[in-house]
Amino acid sequence: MLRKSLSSRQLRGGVRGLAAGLAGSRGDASTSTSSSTVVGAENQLKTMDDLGGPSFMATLYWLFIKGHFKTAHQMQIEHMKIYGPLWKSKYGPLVVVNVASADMIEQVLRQEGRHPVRSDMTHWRTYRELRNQAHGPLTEVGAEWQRIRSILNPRMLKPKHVSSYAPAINEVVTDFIRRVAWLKESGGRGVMVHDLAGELYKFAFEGICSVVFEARMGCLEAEVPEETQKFIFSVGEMFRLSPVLVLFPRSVWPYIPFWKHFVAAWDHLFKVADALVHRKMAELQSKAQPEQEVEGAYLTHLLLSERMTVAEVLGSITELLLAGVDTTSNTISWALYQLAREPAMQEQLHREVTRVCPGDRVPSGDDVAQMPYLKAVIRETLRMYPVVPGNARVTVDSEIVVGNHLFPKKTLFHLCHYAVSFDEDVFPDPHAFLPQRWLRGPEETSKHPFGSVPFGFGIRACLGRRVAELEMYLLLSRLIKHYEVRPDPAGTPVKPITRTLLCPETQMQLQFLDRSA
Ligand code: HEM
Repeated sequence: MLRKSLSSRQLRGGVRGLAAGLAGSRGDASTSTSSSTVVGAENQLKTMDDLGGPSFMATLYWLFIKGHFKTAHQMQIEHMKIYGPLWKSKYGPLVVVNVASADMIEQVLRQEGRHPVRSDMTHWRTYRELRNQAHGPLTEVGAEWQRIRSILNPRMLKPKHVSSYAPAINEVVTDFIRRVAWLKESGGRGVMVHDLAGELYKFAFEGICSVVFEARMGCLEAEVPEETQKFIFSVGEMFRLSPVLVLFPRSVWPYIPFWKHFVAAWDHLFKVADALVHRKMAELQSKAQPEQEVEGAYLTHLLLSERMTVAEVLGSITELLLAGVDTTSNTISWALYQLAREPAMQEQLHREVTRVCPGDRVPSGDDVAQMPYLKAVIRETLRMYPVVPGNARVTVDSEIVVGNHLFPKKTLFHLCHYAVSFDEDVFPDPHAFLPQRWLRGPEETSKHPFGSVPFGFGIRACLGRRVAELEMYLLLSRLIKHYEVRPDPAGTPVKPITRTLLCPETQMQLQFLDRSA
């Protein structure tokens, strides 16, 4: 189909994509294009109808007969082999355009408008409408989303604020190290920690609560409070049911049991967050002084600044807890799992940590900034195990050009980050865990900036990135300083599965050997 009028931004994106698509290689952001090339390129633009891809029945076959429901990340790679880097899939009423090339992911992300939308999140939003709850940064859209982010961003993303959370996180790390010792002694014959991912989940929950609420939740004590256990269960249920619900049209949700379980899970998540917000409000009221400075934990700041209503604070805090636990804990689990299999890397990391923090010194935010190998280990973990293996984007504002296709407004894209992370043209030897890929130096190879974007890109990128990194750096550096980590000699390899996020399929158990012993 021939398009007559495209904006210059679309044409730039489109021509770059065309050049990259036709040459089968990386585009160059600085490529300038003459108008005759533009007209030539414009003539070649295809539409969504021209895209190949599986039908709804074929998708169901792939998901439920071939078993890719749990390995949707792997399905990205399989489909890419069949259809190339751009194809469309049908999920019930949804048509999704899959994008599995670093160039084309860049094109989609660079053409996003002022208010990017990940997906319409109908199932999450419907719950909020049902219960009259406010939206948070994950579910809000448009100018309202921008307003919320402008309030939430500074204390989550500005380095000086984020570093100030290090002491609180370090307290949680100290408790986790103590818990590892207790777990080994109480049920691990002196060495083994069973269900490491579950334990790290408790760490991450405790960690994010200590940052956001300046409160401890007791997750790392011998008896985890019942409410917290139920919260953990509800998060799991909500993520398990989300991809099932989207297979059904919204009109049938009230009649299916999945929806009732989904609502019950959200009810519990909001209940826990509500209790935390009200506890903090009571605390603030008891010591409130007029004209006092806005200081304290994240929630204190949000409540005292009065830029959001209490309902809005609740909506945002719930979504922060939700987004900030599995993501961080799964990443640390995979990092430890890989390091346990790579003693030389573990030793290199141990040397770095003891050099920067000799003796009993506990690392600060500034110290971890001096540990490039630590950062490289986490970075490589996020490449091999992108906890968000596929990320959605809807084009709201305008039509966009990707590759040699023109897509209408409201096209739902699925950015296949997992497939691109294993593209050997982007990352040579992609199945090898190689932290050195991310170290600066003479051997550094150039990498496509959109080959691995684990925290997303642009103004809608992860809100908790800096806090998550700080948590992961502090925990990993201190664990490796304290323990030598080894695989379970009787264990089998643990594979990733997709439960909205990339998670370990089976329980992970590792040996933790005390270095001082
Ligand atoms: C290893 C840890 C984490 C990873 C890999 C991760 C990754 C991501 C990704 C890929 C997105 C989507 C970005 C996009 O669409 O461009 C996202 C969004 C988000 N993340 Fe994270 N995240 C992590 C930890 C956290 C933490 C600790 C928090 C909370 C403190 C958090 C809060 C959020 C929120 C609220 C959003 C939605 C932002 C919006 O739509 O405006 N994340 N994250």
